[in-house]
Amino acid sequence: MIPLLQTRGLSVGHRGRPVLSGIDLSLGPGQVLCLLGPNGAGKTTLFRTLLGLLPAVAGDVLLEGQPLAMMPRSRIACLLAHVPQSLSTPFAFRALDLVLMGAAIRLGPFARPGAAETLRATEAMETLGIAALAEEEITRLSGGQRQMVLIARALAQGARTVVMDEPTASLDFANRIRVGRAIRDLADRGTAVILSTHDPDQAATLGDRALLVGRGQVLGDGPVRGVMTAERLSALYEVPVHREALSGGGLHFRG
Ligand SMILES: Nc1ncnc2c1ncn2[C@@H]1O[C@H](COP(=O)(O)OP(=O)(O)OP(=O)(O)O)[C@@H](O)[C@H]1O
Repeated sequence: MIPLLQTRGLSVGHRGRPVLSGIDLSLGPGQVLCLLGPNGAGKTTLFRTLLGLLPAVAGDVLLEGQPLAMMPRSRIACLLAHVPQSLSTPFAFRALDLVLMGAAIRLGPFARPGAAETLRATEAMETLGIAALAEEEITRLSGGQRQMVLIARALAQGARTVVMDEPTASLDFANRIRVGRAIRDLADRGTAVILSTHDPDQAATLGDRALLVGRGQVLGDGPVRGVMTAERLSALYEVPVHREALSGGGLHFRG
């Protein structure tokens, strides 16, 4: 089966200078890959490269088997959705309008979204349990509500791969749980998700796989349990890290 997202010998960086090299990823339907690494390790740089916003310093990114570098943006948008860390817009769109932007991604530049797109947008909001927010202005929503709207936009976009940059960074406990559930829901529908997080417990809860990056290279890549060892996380963050097995089967990491 062709992976939804694949990188081969990828090196990412700025103005031709690599910050992170040796990235060989392969992500299939329904898999959640959590990217972990200290500040400045190159996580955002990697995401910007996967989104086609920065050229690779070396190597390739393939979306559904096709080289990203050869694709027009309109094609990339059909295959890959982005949930940014936060949304900063001065425009008081309705939440539904923002989700409609995802649903309308396949329309031509001057076409207006019609009944089919509105239905897709509404269904995405219902799926995530936020239909009641449809008429609200996004500038008035809380950070957690806005994050759910951005995930609904990704769902309505219908892309089979979603990239999420620290999707729960500024959220309270309840919203972290809601967003976590939404991410697992997306995966259960066959979407491949790659997300960055600074919380090893969250990576162990949400991820099928983990990618550890630091000091310019990949320090671990594979199933969460095998990769997220106390030794590797201690080396990654350069502080002693202890790993505990929880009774329900989960993992907890502490300093
Ligand atoms: N526009 C840029 N031009 C040049 N260098 C940059 C640029 N943006 C980031 N960098 C550098 O690239 C390196 C990686 O930065 P990046 O933002 O990808 O790290 P990160 O892992 O996302 O960090 P954090 O966890 O703090 O968000 C850093 O050394 C940073 O200073």
